Amino acid sequence: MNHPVMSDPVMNNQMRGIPSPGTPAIGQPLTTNEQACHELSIRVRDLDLWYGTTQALKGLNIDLFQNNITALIGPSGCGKSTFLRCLNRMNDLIPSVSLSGLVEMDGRDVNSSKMDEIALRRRVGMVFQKPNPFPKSIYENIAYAPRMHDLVSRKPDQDELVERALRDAGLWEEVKDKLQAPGTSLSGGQQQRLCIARAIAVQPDVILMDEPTSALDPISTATIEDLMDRLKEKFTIITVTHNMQQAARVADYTAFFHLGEIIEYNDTRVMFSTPANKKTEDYISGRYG
Ligand SMILES: Nc1ncnc2c1ncn2[C@@H]1O[C@H](COP(=O)(O)OP(=O)(O)OP(=O)(O)O)[C@@H](O)[C@H]1O
Repeated sequence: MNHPVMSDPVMNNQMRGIPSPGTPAIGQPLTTNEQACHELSIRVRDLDLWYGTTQALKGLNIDLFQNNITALIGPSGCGKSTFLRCLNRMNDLIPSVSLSGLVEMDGRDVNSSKMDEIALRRRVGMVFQKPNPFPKSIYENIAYAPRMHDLVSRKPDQDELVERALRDAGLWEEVKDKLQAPGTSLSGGQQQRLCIARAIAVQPDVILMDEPTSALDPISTATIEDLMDRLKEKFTIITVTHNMQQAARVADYTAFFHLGEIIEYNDTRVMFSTPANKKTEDYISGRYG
């Protein structure tokens, strides 16, 4: 069951090309502005996860940085979605799951019994592959969760929050005259932006995206990619994608998963131009997966 991990995970990471916080990721000195963008958000150490007796994640060590987009890539079944769900404890909902190791957000162990799961999921929002608006109005899709979390109560505050979230998600101009229409009446791309607006309305720190554009046409995909690029100014984004061009376009960092392990993690430009591992090279060049 045990996966061998080196005694010093950071050293282990460096050997795999995994950048450490505050250190230049690609062998070039970072500017002051770049360093400001490389604050640690999530720290994962020696993470193992099992579904029953089947191990799905093996000795994962990774640092995820604030206000960056990190793409998780790798062949089907390699553990990307499982890993994503470790970051907001969505795996708790699956009875067969057991795990060991550390997932730390802003220095706090997310699996600690002291961690309030509801509060954690407010701080770590999630957007799924298939847009899944609530069967409610566009307005209520946004306002519902902030009300539940007591972030707003007065109607004018709700109105302001709804407008801000829809503006941030690039949807306001398209829906401002029909806020009471059902969320499900929007196009697929608009529904996905509504789901993003819903996620950001509770002011999370991190947004997890599980193949957010795989159900969308190329124009809606480009709109979401542009949106991700703007959203990273406010949020840390971790996204799963099977689309190598998308990872290359949007992600600051990319982690390549294979059979439950992180094989390589690096600055996206470096990984796509000079992958350190043959498996990474084969995968990103489309030779398998
Ligand atoms: N609820 C579950 N119960 C049992 N095994 C599961 C469950 N969910 C995932 N697995 C298994 O865990 C492994 C990792 O699955 P996961 O969905 O995380 O991979 P993935 O890389 O996201 O795949 P894909 O790219 O196809 O979405 C696979 O072998 C999968 O069959």
